[in-house]
Amino acid sequence: LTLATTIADRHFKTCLMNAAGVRCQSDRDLNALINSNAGAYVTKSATPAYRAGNPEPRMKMIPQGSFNSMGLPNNGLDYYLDFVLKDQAKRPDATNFLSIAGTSLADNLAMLHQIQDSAYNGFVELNLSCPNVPGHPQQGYDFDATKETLTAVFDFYTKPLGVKLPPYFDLAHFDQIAAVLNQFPLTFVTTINSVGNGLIVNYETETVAIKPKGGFGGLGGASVKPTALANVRALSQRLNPSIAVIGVGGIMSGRDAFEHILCGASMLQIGTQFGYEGTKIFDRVAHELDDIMALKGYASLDDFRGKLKTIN
Ligand SMILES: O=C(O)c1[nH]c(=O)[nH]c(=O)c1Cl
Repeated sequence: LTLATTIADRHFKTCLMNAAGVRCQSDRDLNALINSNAGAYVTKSATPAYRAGNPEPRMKMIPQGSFNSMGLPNNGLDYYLDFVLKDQAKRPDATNFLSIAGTSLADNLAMLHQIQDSAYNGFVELNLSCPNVPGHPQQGYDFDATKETLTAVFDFYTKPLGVKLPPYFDLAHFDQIAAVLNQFPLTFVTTINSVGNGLIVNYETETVAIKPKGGFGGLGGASVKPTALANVRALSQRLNPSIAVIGVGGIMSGRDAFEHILCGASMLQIGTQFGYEGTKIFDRVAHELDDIMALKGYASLDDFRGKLKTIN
């Protein structure tokens, strides 16, 4: 059975990869991903320059999953662009993802000009949904700003690009964001980012769990799977077929992977659980998904992608 998948004209040997931000900040992290059975990797969202991020403690693993207000700590675009260019030279047939998250339109455009003018020919994941930069709302919730950004980007950027979206919780918002995205030659959308600005309380000490933003942070893991599946399904139903949907949110097993594909996902990103398990998760989840497909009589992902049935 094959877990292979294709986005645009790029072929991936398996549909499992990491989610941006998890174990992908250093070249040591990224080389571990290269040496794993992940079908691709995505780098930690980059800003133009090195960024220390929010004060610690800024991340907690909780029973329901993960909770973070990292604040975009990263080594700067040059570091990640250098890494992917070196990797591309070594493995020209592999397609990977470079994530960027400028804190202004100017920063995003400057980074994209630098990437456009470089020899990089992989995918860019433009992060419109970081919930943890104090004073900066998640751009994906501002439909006009999103349209303005994509208009400026596609004025010059010609390489394959997708956007990382925040979770939406209203059918009208699915309609509105899809109406904006369908105006642009996007290669993919990645949905969902963490569920923003939750609050974890320490009952014993009567204190918040993390330091930044008075304790508010993004939720990931098992508790967000229903929201993730809804966003994968709703966007798959609304976006032009030329825009692939990459599903992320609550994937811990082959079953979760199967459900994301059934809702329309072409590629799957694993964040929280990858943080727990490390790269062996790509073997475990692939094995479990393969077993499920064998049980159900599916030979490839195309046999069941997007085929979730409603009750008539
Ligand atoms: O605080 C972060 O670095 C962060 N944390 C998230 O949960 N999603 C993001 O997109 C980012 Cl950029």
